[in-house]
Amino acid sequence: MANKSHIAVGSQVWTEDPDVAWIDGEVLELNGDEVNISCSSGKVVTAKLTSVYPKDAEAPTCGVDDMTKLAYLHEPGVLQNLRSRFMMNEIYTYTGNILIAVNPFQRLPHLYSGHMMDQYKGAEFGELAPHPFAIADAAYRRMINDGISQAILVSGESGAGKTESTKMLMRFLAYMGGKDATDGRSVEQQILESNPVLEAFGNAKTVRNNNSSRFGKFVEIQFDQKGRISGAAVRTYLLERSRVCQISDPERNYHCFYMLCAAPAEIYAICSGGLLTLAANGKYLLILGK
Ligand SMILES: Nc1ncnc2c1ncn2[C@@H]1O[C@H](COP(=O)(O)OP(=O)(O)OP(=O)(O)O)[C@@H](O)[C@H]1O
Repeated sequence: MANKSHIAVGSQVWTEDPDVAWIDGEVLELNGDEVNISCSSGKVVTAKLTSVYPKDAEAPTCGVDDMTKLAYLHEPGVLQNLRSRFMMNEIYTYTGNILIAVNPFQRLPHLYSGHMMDQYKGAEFGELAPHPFAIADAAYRRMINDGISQAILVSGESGAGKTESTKMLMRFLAYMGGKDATDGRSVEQQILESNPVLEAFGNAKTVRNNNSSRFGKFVEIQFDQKGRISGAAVRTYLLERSRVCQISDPERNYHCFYMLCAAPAEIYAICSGGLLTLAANGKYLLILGK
């Protein structure tokens, strides 16, 4: 927490700003509960002492890769650090063993290549730049070394990047626990291939996200004694059922309906000859047949 006693005339501080959330400046005057601040935008504002936070004037301009290294762990300090890193194309930052991801809204294939997976495999946590592969690797190694199941929780608001991050985690775990080439499709391949199917039936375009997951997902990946993937289970819950019959413009229904309409005539004929049913328990059941 910020210590308000650090605030004196001449101190570098953060204060709330209606346009940019937080703005930095220098304290000109302290009047009891109020502070006059000369902001970096050129404005002079008066703010309540309780809403002013000290700024670390010596913080590196490119930010720090772990927020626990920040001198002040308050909202403007955290946001400024994430912003500085984002400007340097660093979308991931640690807070201890938590990974914070800032959605880049652009493809960054170099971040998720096979070469990156090789690098993170077995690397000490914190040795390399913050990355979902590091989180997956740490969980995998703890499971192997301690023999205890591990869980990775991915959370954030709609459009934050949970689905994309989860796919990266699953890709890395499939890479770590994958078997050598075998006949047919391996379990890890099947896990990864289940994503497009689940997304077709449970994702839709919303005002916040063109591919918003309208259901929760619990993915369980089982490993054998040798650390190889032996099985997997995907449980879905809380599907937003009302979207099937009620959508407000410009949102859309579930992707599967549009895929069906866009499908070549012969596939459409097969599907509509069969049944596309919303089962009573809220799960979709796609039955193909005549
Ligand atoms: N790491 C990333 N790299 C590139 N693009 C990303 C990344 N993370 C998210 N995005 C972009 O942001 C969009 C929204 O991300 P995503 O679907 O993962 O959000 P979400 O948190 O799962 O949202 P919801 O809760 O609505 O399902 C993606 O479709 C993708 O275009």
